Amino acid sequence: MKGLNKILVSKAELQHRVKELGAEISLDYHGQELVLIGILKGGAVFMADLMREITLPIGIDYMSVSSYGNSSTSSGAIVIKKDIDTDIRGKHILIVEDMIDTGLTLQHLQKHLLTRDALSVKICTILNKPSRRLVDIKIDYEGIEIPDEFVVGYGLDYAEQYRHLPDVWIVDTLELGIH
Ligand SMILES: O=P(O)(O)OC[C@H]1O[C@H](OP(=O)(O)OP(=O)(O)O)[C@H](O)[C@@H]1O
Ligand code: HPA
Repeated sequence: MKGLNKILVSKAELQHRVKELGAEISLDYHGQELVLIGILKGGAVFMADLMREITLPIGIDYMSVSSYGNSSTSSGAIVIKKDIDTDIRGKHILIVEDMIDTGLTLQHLQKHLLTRDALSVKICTILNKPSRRLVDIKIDYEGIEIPDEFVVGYGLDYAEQYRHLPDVWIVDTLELGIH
């Protein structure tokens, strides 16, 4: 496909890491009430794979939040485009994301969910780009650390394309004319 010349993380590597994360989460939350919240749209692919590797009874739900605009947006400001239906009071929440980049989305979302009286709100991401971080957030379950490259596939898009690709590809930003 145009602009996609190199696989950064293969389907096999993703599957292997998702299995490991599922096992770790199943151990950590044994005997507790856990709800996974997948963040649309990108997180949907990882969410579907991860939930099937968790061997506990769990609840699932989805949220969609707007991008934060720019980094000077006042703290706590996220716009919820689609909210969860689940009452999360007294429950352990695990946010499931495809990518943590600046960290702003997750920082805002985590704070927001804590105001709804969840017992705990932890973060799980399949891809982490720490070199781009603007805020200090704790990632409780990290899949694979990647370098500062724009990537697509496994839920991640460029202009709403390529989310369906089973591998994670590096985008040749020059070839696609991205600045
Ligand atoms: O750490 P950050 O810099 O905040 O970036 C990470 C966010 O950006 C991506 O979502 P996006 O806003 O592109 O929405 P999408 O999943 O619908 O593509 C990704 O899925 C995270 O939610
Ligand atoms: O590398 C990326 N690809 C797609 N969407 C993203 N959102 C943050 N980083 C990325």
